[in-house]
Amino acid sequence: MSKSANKPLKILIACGGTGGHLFPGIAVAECLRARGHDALLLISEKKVDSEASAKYTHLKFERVQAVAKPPTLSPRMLPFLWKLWHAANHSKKLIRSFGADAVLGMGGFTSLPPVYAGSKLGLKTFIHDSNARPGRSNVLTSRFCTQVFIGMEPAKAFFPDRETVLTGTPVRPEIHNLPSREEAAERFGLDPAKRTILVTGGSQGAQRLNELCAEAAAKLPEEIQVLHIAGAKDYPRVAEISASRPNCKVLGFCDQMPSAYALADLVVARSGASSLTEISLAGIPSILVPYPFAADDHQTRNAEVFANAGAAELIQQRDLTPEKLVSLTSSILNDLQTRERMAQAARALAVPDAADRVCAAIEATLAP
Ligand SMILES: CC(=O)N[C@H]1[C@@H](OP(=O)(O)OP(=O)(O)OC[C@H]2O[C@@H](n3ccc(=O)[nH]c3=O)[C@H](O)[C@@H]2O)O[C@H](CO)[C@@H](O)[C@@H]1O
Repeated sequence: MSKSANKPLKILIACGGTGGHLFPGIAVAECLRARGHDALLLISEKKVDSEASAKYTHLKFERVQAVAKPPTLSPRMLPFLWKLWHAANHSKKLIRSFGADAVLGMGGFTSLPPVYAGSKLGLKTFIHDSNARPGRSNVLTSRFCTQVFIGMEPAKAFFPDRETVLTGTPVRPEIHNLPSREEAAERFGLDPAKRTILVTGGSQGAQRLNELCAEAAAKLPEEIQVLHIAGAKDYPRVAEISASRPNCKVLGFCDQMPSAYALADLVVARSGASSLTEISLAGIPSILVPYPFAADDHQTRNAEVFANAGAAELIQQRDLTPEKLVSLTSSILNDLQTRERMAQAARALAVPDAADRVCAAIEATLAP
């Protein structure tokens, strides 16, 4: 990462609520530091945020209330608006006490109050959206923004009257430096010589995908092993289903994602944008099963980008059975040419310098 020639900046980054917002925020904060700037990360009080941020002790975090929008006609709308107003006031105080030069929101309704507060205080404001179909909160927040950063090209169409910059989605530095396959296998107590399927449902796990994968794992041949990240909530249930299978390692929340990618020959995953970005950087073939209830079906739109490029097989959850999963995983794992073709297509979608692009765009906008 290059050191910036600009004066040191202080950037407030709102990135709470889910790993898909938090980790890109952390990646930008690391990159800002490397370029000589300072960052304060606003995360939510949710367990997933505390767990995921725990090891980044060198970064500055501040907790704010998570804000999630209820349906428009819901009686919970009034408390939601009250929370927004309260959060905007809290954000103004944090912006002033940190002395922020600009505010960056990484998505979700938790980003709206800080970005709004920043714009009210006359600061430059930015949002980043990593999905092919942006979140409604980001489309709303973009009204208070100087510039919109997007992770995937199709998102541009949703911000017709905003200045957009295609930056890709920032990824934590450790994902750029995967350990060796042997080291990774040792970390999980698995065999480096065996072909490995990594199952991940995103930062909060995926119940139905967990069930389908655990049942499929029991039908796979012995020479294939499974590293199954079940999510903290579903861990006990999945661990019990898979207990009798020696080739299956089940984890709750995994804080060793670089090792998980280093060992994987194939990933079976939901299609959250950060997971996809990491899979593309690591260059791994994937089977993508979009979360069927994701807002505006954005996970299908994300998965389509990968499937259309030949990097992934896209299969909807309603069409998936454990038997289909066994046949699909086996056909990819047993065909080296297909695996290499998919891996190469995945790599071609990666934007390795996404965090630098975000930082450079912020510096350029704030330059005197
Ligand atoms: C259900 C849902 O609506 N999820 C959305 C949520 O992402 P969500 O947090 O579900 O998932 P993503 O796939 O985007 O990101 C997961 C992140 O968590 C990390 N990780 C995951 C599991 C684990 O055990 N350890 C760990 O570190 C991954 O490495 C990755 O960095 O926000 C994303 C960004 O707007 C969207 O694209 C997703 O669709």
